[in-house]
Amino acid sequence: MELTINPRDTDTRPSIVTVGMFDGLHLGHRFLLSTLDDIASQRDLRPVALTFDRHPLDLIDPLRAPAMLAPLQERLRMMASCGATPGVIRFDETTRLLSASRFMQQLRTKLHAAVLLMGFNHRLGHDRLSTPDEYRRAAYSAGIEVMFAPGYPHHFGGAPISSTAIRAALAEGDTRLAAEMLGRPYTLEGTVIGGKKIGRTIGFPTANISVEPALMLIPAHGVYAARATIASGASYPAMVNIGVRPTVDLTESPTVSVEAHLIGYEGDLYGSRVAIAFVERMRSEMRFSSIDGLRARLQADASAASAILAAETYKEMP
Ligand SMILES: Cc1cc2nc3c(=O)[nH]c(=O)nc-3n(C[C@H](O)[C@H](O)[C@H](O)COP(=O)(O)O)c2cc1C
Ligand SMILES: Nc1ncnc2c1ncn2[C@@H]1O[C@H](COP(=O)(O)OP(=O)(O)OP(=O)(O)O)[C@@H](O)[C@H]1O
Repeated sequence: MELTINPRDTDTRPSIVTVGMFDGLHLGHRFLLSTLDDIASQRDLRPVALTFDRHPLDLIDPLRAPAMLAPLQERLRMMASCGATPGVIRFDETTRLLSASRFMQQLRTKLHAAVLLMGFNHRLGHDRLSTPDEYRRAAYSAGIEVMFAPGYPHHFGGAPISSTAIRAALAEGDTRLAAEMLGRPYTLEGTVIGGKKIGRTIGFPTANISVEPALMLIPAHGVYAARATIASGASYPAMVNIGVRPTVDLTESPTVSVEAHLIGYEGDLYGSRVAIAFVERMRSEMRFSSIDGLRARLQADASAASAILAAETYKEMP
């Protein structure tokens, strides 16, 4: 199993390790990492959190692999900000075929692991163990201890927070619910690319964003109030359209675009990076019978977005 950890991290203590995809690093994941940090302090262990370089389904059944909530580098940054030493396991055939016990042995050899901390619903290993006792036995044979963390106590819609639930909320355009579970607004980043340049002629220039990495989840089509942060670090209220722009794009299979009008910004953004933090879905995308109709609607959207964003206490998370 190939495992990479920051070589500049020189902590040589035995470690307590937790493993998972940690996509989006939602509040449930943060709760698990705070448990990891607490036990590490109590027992003088090095807290290590391991993620995978790709979603396991991307190898096992690519058509069922989900779109992602955060790029790998961002996941690692957030894991570190929660106090853990982050690391990456390459999810390949070798990793996929490891039994729980062999996996734990690898953690012991590679990270000097004394404890494996398992999340409340975590499964690990090709042998698909399910009960705590089965994991305890596997850990015993690997020469480490296994501990079980509680779930995050706050549920949404009766179910625990999960990356799956957040993906479902975003697929419905419910960016408010997604933000509650993430503890911050869902954010997409990308480079501004050229568009048809119609926007500026109707008073609403838009930054067309090429989302990177491409495997990121694009929320439901529609018009959103959002906050846009540009490369200088300045942040603007914005309205964002996700969709196929039926009024102006009459091609047979139009591509989906993500385009933002930054309210109050004047300047050129071509080629630069923009991050869009989604706050609220305001309406569906519509076909207007004229460009004048579209312009009038965009004016109303700008007022609605400004009002929503003025009432918003914008949350940032490390
Ligand atoms: C907030 C916002 C809402 C939009 N709503 C719609 C819409 O409902 N229907 C539509 O066809 N296009 C919509 N658009 C896309 C516009 O048609 C597009 O921004 C405009 O034609 C400029 O395109 P350009 O960037 O290629 O110049 C919207 C754009 C923005 C920024
Ligand atoms: N709500 C939660 N409370 C506490 N721990 C959680 C919660 N959700 C996930 N975890 C733990 O975080 C670790 C990483 O889990 P994983 O990345 O599979 O999260 P997930 O949100 O359940 O993802 P998915 O929805 O894709 O199954 C696991 O140990 C898991 O048990």
